[in-house]
This record gives sequence, structure tokens and C-alpha cells, in this order.
Amino acid sequence: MITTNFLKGIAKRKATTKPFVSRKKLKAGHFTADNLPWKSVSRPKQTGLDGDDGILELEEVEGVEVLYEETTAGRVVKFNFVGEVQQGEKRSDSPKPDALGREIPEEPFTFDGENLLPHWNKWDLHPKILKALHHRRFLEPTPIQSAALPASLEGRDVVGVAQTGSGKTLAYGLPVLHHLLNLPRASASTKRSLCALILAPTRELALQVSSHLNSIITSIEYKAENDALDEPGASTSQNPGNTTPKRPPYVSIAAVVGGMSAQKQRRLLDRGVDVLVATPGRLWDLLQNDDNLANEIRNLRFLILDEADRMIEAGHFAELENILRLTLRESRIEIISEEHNVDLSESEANEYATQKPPRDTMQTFVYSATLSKNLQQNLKKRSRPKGNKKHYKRNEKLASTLDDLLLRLDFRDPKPEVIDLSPVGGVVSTLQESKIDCPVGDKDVYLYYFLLRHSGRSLVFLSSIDGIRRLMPLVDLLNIKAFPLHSQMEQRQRLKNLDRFKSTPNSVLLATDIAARGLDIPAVDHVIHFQIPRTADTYIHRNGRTARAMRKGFSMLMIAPEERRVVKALMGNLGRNEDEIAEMSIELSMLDKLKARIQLAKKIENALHKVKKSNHDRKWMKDAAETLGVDLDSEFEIDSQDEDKPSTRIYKGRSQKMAAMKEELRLLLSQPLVARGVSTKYITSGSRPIVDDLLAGQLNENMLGLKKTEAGNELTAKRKARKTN
Ligand SMILES: Nc1ncnc2c1ncn2[C@@H]1O[C@H](COP(=O)(O)OP(=O)(O)OP(=O)(O)O)[C@@H](O)[C@H]1O
Repeated sequence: MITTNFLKGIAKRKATTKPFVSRKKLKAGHFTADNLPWKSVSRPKQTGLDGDDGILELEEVEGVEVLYEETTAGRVVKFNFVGEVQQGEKRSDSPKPDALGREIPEEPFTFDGENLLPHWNKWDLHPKILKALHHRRFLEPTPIQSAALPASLEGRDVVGVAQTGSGKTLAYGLPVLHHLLNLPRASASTKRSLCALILAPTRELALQVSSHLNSIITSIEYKAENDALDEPGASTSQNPGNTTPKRPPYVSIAAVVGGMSAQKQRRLLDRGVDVLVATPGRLWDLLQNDDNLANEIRNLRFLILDEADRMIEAGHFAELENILRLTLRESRIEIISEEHNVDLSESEANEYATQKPPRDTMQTFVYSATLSKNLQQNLKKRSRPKGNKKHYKRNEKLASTLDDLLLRLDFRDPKPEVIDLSPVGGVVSTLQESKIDCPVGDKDVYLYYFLLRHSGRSLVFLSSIDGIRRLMPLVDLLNIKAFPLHSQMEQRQRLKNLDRFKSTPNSVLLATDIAARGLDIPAVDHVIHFQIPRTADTYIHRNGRTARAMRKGFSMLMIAPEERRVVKALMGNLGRNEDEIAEMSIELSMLDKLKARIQLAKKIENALHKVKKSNHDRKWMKDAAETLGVDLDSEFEIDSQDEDKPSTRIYKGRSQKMAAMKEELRLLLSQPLVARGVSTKYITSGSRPIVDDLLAGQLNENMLGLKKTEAGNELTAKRKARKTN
């Protein structure tokens, strides 16, 4: 039987007879036979090698020099690769064979865009994209998509600013998918080389972007599968004997983020992907030991920065800058080094000179919901080369503002298209903002009031992880369905909690600002700023988790007297006045009742905390005694049989107290909350008869006497806005 390796041997000999490309231009290197860039070869019928003849794959390789080296251990064969691996546009014009050596026919694909998607049809988008958009019921482009697509599809660079939830992912994603779909479909055996890199500041956002783009690709596949059912010989349940191999995806999209197995991500990248969505930290980790990946990044066709302003925040920038450096052309390095007056050491200069030069035709897209207003002027000011210094030093001076970052990008476009659709004051038109004034110690009660009063999905922002750790057990005891989300949680748990929040209609997510940006959670009804955001941008981004894709949304600032100044400054930054924000009206008669519940829940939580702590101390003492080989004083042990022992007595006393408090809370929670003036006995009488609400189906079962209504209907009139300069 002829083996694959044997065929590799034939192919190899054949390849070495080909003329080599000039050595000067190439990066020569030794490879093992398996590491050479083999390409699959289709087996023509005439050779008799096209049947099921036991050959798994026929491959060939070009530009390989075979060297025989005499060593003390005998003769060693070395393969010197002196050819050029074409990065970027790796798909040739002719279809490639699949894993079984069959060519993948590009089936003619049409879509009646004119009638089914007239609003998208004005651009020459690939029909498969149109089909996917139609399948997802995205019947019209959003304003940012309308504004950005023409320039992006023309090959221009784009800086896009648009409100949260306005569809920015597809604004930059569709041009990438369009480009890839216009290339022949890759076969299973060809290694895809990276076409687009999307950098996102948080793990959650990166995963969300990749799943959003993947959902477009799956929509294409879904339709294609259905179409395939009509094809004779297609694999269906009626035709189980069919062995048609599973087709490789039209576009392969992967995410590499921290908190997940780096090894798996490395393997994924080794296999090759078209689009990579990454957080800068993990990508930089992977790049440290992967020259191939670094080369792929130098040859990107698309570089995309999502939530660009967040990237410059502490902790992200060093890695981001290192990654971006790979995409800088020499001329840009000269400009930057001149502007920042830095020198490149000789070895760094040599290293740069020997690397594959970055691609000239890369498109750069930068998107965010908040960018500085004078960005456009700054972009225009991007300097041209002066003099002929070739200096650049990594991390010499880190960018501190987004404008700085943008100036350090190497836009190939001399005049990137800047699209600024950010709403005045940063507020989305479908968002209702509100505020509530309350002492800092009463925020728990006010939050509890809000959550009982207005059902729905509420995202509560706190500024510290400790705050979440304190609030979580409290809301839990009060029977509120809540999930935490913060950076000290394991990635798996973070994603699980996000999923639970998404799938539970009446629930609460207690989150730090890691959830403030980019997360697309469908139907968040309320955003509550339990603690005031530190910057105006954070306020906008937090609010952006609700009122997405033109849906209605509601946000509420909980302002303690000591936070008043911060709020004033925050609104000032947005060119607004705090008085513009309407106040939430509160049924004060309810608050005392809720306070009683909260106080009891806090007492239980304190007691639980004490029990946990003493269990922990006891365990520690026991372990320490075991390690030291000494006997623990019996006073420390709890013995349920020995009631007279002080430790047992204390333990039992605590347990009984706890059980009593829990029972008391259970009773309190089971009693309906009744507003002042409401009679539950005589529903037609009292100063607030509830019969009408009952009949109209507007009875709020959590709070009798208050109508079931949306939070946005509970606002007092705004105070007259003072004029701002
Ligand atoms: N043309 C469209 N028609 C209808 N819905 C759309 C369209 N484009 C995108 N969407 C949906 O709108 C939602 C928001 O999109 P996306 O997450 O891209 O917003 P964004 O602008 O990136 O928001 P953020 O700034 O908060 O990250 C998503 O659920 C997406 O599926």
C-alpha cells in the first residue's frame, strides 16, 4: 500500500526540481518533513489515483531544498524551506480540494436582495451575507452600519463613534465577512491564514463579538444545509448511507481570551483561522512564542479595535502597543519615533529589517461609543515623514489618551473616514434616565424597593467587588434572584452567571464595571448605578447595557449627599446639568416595612458570617494540631452528645437563634406589603381602594396599593434645566 509519507516523498522530490526564488528575499530555515507547508493536491482521474485506494491525502510542497549532512551519528537529512508562504490572501482563485481530495465546488449562490432586503441592497454585499441578515431578521441597517459600510467596502479606514447598542459589531464585521466570502471557500486541509484581528478590551466582549459574527456565518450555513437537502445525494436522514464529508465553515472565527486554556487556543491558531477576536493580554502571551502568528499579524487584511477608548486604560496598553507595533510600516515607525524622540538599538533595527514587512493594504477600523470630540482634527494632523530617522523603541512612552493611541496606529488611508453619530450628551433617545436621592446607609433599602416595585432584568453597578460580596447574601436572603459578576470570579463562572441572567426574565446582575462596556444582553430593563460611576464615559457605557437596538430602557442613579459633587462634575463633562434628570417617585410608606426586612436579613447575614468564621477557626486549629502532632483541647470540639460542654452550648445556642431569625424573616417575607390607606379586607374602601387595579390587571402583587407599572412611568417632572455654557 502506498502511504501518505511516501507520496510526500514523491512530491518533495518534484518540488526540489523547481527553481528557487531569490534567497535574499526569503527567510530560510530548517524544518522537519511534517512542518513543511504542504499543500493538498487533487488526484486527476487519468492517474488512477482518484478512487478509494487507501491513500489518505496527496500533498506537495514548493521551495524546499534537501540537504544531506554527515554527522558523527551518520547521515542526516535536512529540509531547508526557502520558498515564500503567501500570507493573507491565501486562497487561490481555483477551489482547493477538501480533506478527501475532492474539490469544493462553489455552488452558485443568489439572493433576491432587491425584493427581500431593499435597504441593504444598495451595497454590493455578498448574497450569503444578505441571506444571513434576512435569516436574522435584520431587515434594515442601523445608522452606524449605513454610515460605515460604503467607506469600509471601498477599502477605506474608518473611525466610528456611535451610541451603545447601535450595531457597531456588524458595521465592522460585515466588510470582513464580505471580503472572506468573496474568496474561494477554504478546504479542510488548507491552513487558513489570519485575515482579520479584532481587539476587544474584555474577555466577555471578545467572546460576544465572536459569537455575534459566528451567528451570521451559522445563518449562512443553516440556509446552505437546507438548500443541500434538495441536492441529490445530500446527507439526510432519508439517505443515511451518504458519506459526504462535513464542509469546512465559510469563515472560521475564533476568540482567544484570558481565563481559558492557552494550550487549546494555541492549537486552534495552529490549525488556522480567518478572523481572530482577542483581548490584548492573552494575544500578547501567545505571540511571545509564536513567530508564525506574529507574521500573520504583520499581514493582516483588517485590524479592528472595538471599544478603543477602554484599551488605553491601565493594564491593557502595553500589550496593545506591542501588538499594534507589528502592523506598523517602516515609514510610520519613523514618524512615531521622531514625534516621541526615541532611538532604536542596532539589534532592534536589524531585527525589524529582517522581518516580513507589514502589509500595505491593511484596513483599520476603530470603533467606540465614546471618543473625544477633537479627534477628527487630530487625525487630520497626523504628521508626514520628516527627515530620514529610522528609530522606534517599544514602550518608550505609553500613550495616555485615545487620541494618542489613534495617532500611533498606521492607517493606510491618508484620510480615515471619521463617523461620529454619538448622541448629544451621550444619551440614547430610547433611554429614560432617573435619579434617587438617599443616604448612603439606606441604599440597600431603596434598591430593594426598586427591585420589588419594578419587575424585569436589572443590572446593578457597584464600584467595588467588596460591595458585591456584601450585597449578594443580603439579596439572596430576601429571595431576590441575583447573580454576581466581577473580575475575581473564574471566567467560567462569569460566563455562567451572564447566561443565567440572560435567561432569567426577573433577575438581577450585581456587577462591577467589567460589565459596563460592550456586553450585549438582550432586554436589560433597568441599569442601576448603586454607586456613582467615576467618569462620564462609564456612565454612558453602563447605561448602554439597556435601551439597545432602539429598544426602550431605563437607568437610575442612586445619589448619596456625599456623591452629589461627583454627579455634578460627571454631568458637567457631558455638557449637561444634574437637574435635567428626573427623580424617581417613591412610596415612602413602604420603606419602613422594607427596612425591617433588610435589618433582619443583615442580622442573619452577620450571624452566618460569625458561624462561618468560627467553623473556619476551629478547622484551622484542628489542622494545626494535626500537623504539630498535638491533641486539641476538647473545649474546641463540638460534641452533639455532650450538651454541657461550653463549645456545644454556644454552637447550639447560635443555631437556635439563627433558626428563629430565619423563621421571622420567612414570615415577614410572606406578608404582603401594603401601602398606607389600603385595606386588604375591604378592597373597595379605604383612601386607596385596590379594586380597580385588580380588575384592570394592574395590581402590583408585591406592593398592594401601587399600580403595576414600568419604572419610566414613576418619574417626577424634571426640574427646569439651568442653562449650561
Ligand atoms: N441591522 C440590525 N437590525 C437589527 N438588530 C441589529 C442590527 N445590527 C445589529 N443588531 C443587534 O443589535 C444589538 C446591538 O448590537 P452591537 O452589540 O453590535 O452594538 P454595539 O454598538 O457594539 O454596542 P456597544 O457599544 O454597547 O458594544 C445586537 O443584539 C445585534 O444583534
